[in-house]
Amino acid sequence: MSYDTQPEASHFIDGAYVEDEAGAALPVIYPATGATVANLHAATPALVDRAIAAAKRAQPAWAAMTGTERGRILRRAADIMRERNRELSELETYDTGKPLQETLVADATSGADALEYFGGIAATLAGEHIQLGEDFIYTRREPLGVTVGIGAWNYPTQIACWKAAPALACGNTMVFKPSETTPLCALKVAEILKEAGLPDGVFNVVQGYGEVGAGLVGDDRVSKVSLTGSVPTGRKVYAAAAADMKSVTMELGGKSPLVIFDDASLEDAVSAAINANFYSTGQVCSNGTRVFVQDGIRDAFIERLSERLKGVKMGDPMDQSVNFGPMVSERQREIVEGFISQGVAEGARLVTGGGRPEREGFWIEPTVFADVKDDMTIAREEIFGPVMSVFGFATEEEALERANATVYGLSAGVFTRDLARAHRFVAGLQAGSCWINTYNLTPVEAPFGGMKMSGVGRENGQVAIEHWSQLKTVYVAMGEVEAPF
Ligand SMILES: NC(=O)C1=CN([C@@H]2O[C@H](COP(=O)(O)OP(=O)(O)OC[C@H]3O[C@@H](n4cnc5c(N)ncnc54)[C@H](O)[C@@H]3O)[C@@H](O)[C@H]2O)C=CC1
Repeated sequence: MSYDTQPEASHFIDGAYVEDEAGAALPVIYPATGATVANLHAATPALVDRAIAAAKRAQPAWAAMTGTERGRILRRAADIMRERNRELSELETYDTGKPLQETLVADATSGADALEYFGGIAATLAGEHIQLGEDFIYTRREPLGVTVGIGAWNYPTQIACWKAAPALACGNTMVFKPSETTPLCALKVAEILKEAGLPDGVFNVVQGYGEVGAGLVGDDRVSKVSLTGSVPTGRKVYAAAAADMKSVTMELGGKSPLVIFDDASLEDAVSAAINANFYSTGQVCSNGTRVFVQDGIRDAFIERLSERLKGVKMGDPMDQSVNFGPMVSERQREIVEGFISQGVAEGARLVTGGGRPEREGFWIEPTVFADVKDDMTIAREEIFGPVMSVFGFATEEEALERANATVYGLSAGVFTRDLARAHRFVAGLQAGSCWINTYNLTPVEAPFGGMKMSGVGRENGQVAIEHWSQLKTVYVAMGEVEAPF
């Protein structure tokens, strides 16, 4: 271990680390070994109150700064984050178990991108002017106030930044609750923002389990909640937010299709299927876990995929040649193993994997099922692990109908050299993010979010500003006021 993974304290409130040992124990387990690398505490109701009060106090002055001033702080934070990428990536690896090979390029770097991007946009926030004869109307883009971010465990740094950057750019303050499974990295984001000049109270981190999240969502000082999590949690959070008419962004789960036509580049399609199922050990919401391969190339696809899977290297995630890590927790491994057993029991053909490698920690082999039928459990439910299901199909119409036959609508991909077909197919897909001849690329410039049960609202891209601000319309009369009597 190159440095201490135990943070100074569990929470970061009003610009400082805060501890309250009365909160429930929250141990941090390194998934690659099962060792405890830090011991934290969940926030008590008193601490939750303190964090929201700090955010409330800080918000007017933060909103009163110009966008250029706010943006400068966010962009400075992006620079610090990039300078410390290695340290932050190692911490992310301890938090999640993801191999350093991945965390070096996909976590703090993506967080820094969001801080830089929204830091730049902050200075451009503006309303519009509408002339109506002599009278006119102007709109003001105003912040929502105190906002809450709640994170999942797969991309702790990225999720914290994807929420905080646009929220803060718009003049909101935030209380962020990381997943209880991965509490470490958001504290570093808070530290870096402070170092970059963020006023105290603008970004706060409180730790805790679901009830701490529920406490934040239910607080009447909070005006917006952005959740990254599962659909069942999304239902609860959305309902609780609705009670007080709070705005929400819901980034939830998926069961996304990746459709590969006969004319696709086989090698590229196999690469994309690997990225869409085994990156981050399959713990990615937008993963293309239903891989539909047209009948003419299905055998060749499975053969080449099986060969390529020999390139999987498990081991110490800090070894940069390791390209496949453990599951985030023992519990998540058990959930995934349960799905694999069901796949076998329901008659899917296990092509490769399915077992537990002989090593300490929460490892599971990359797993491929073929001959999967649409009504099998593994074809319908989000697994959130390294399990790919391969389906056959004959025609474009059939593929589109089956691709859309899910309650989810987060993402989808299509591989074909026929670009007219690609665009036609994408137009018919019910998914928030679609890729043509690639998969799972999510640059900060691209709006990201789900259709159907996969979510509400969008993160990233310029459109995110609309989800972190509200419009005020001002009508200005230049003449006399007419009245009927
Ligand atoms: N669409 C997207 O952008 C992404 C979605 N996900 C989804 O996240 C899920 C995996 O993450 P998990 O952490 O297991 O999800 P989860 O739904 O169990 O937890 C998410 C967060 O919500 C909190 N929470 C739980 N109950 C709550 C309540 N009643 N009120 C407020 N907060 C509550 C948890 O403590 C955690 O911080 C998967 O379904 C995955 O698809 C993950 C990454 C990205």
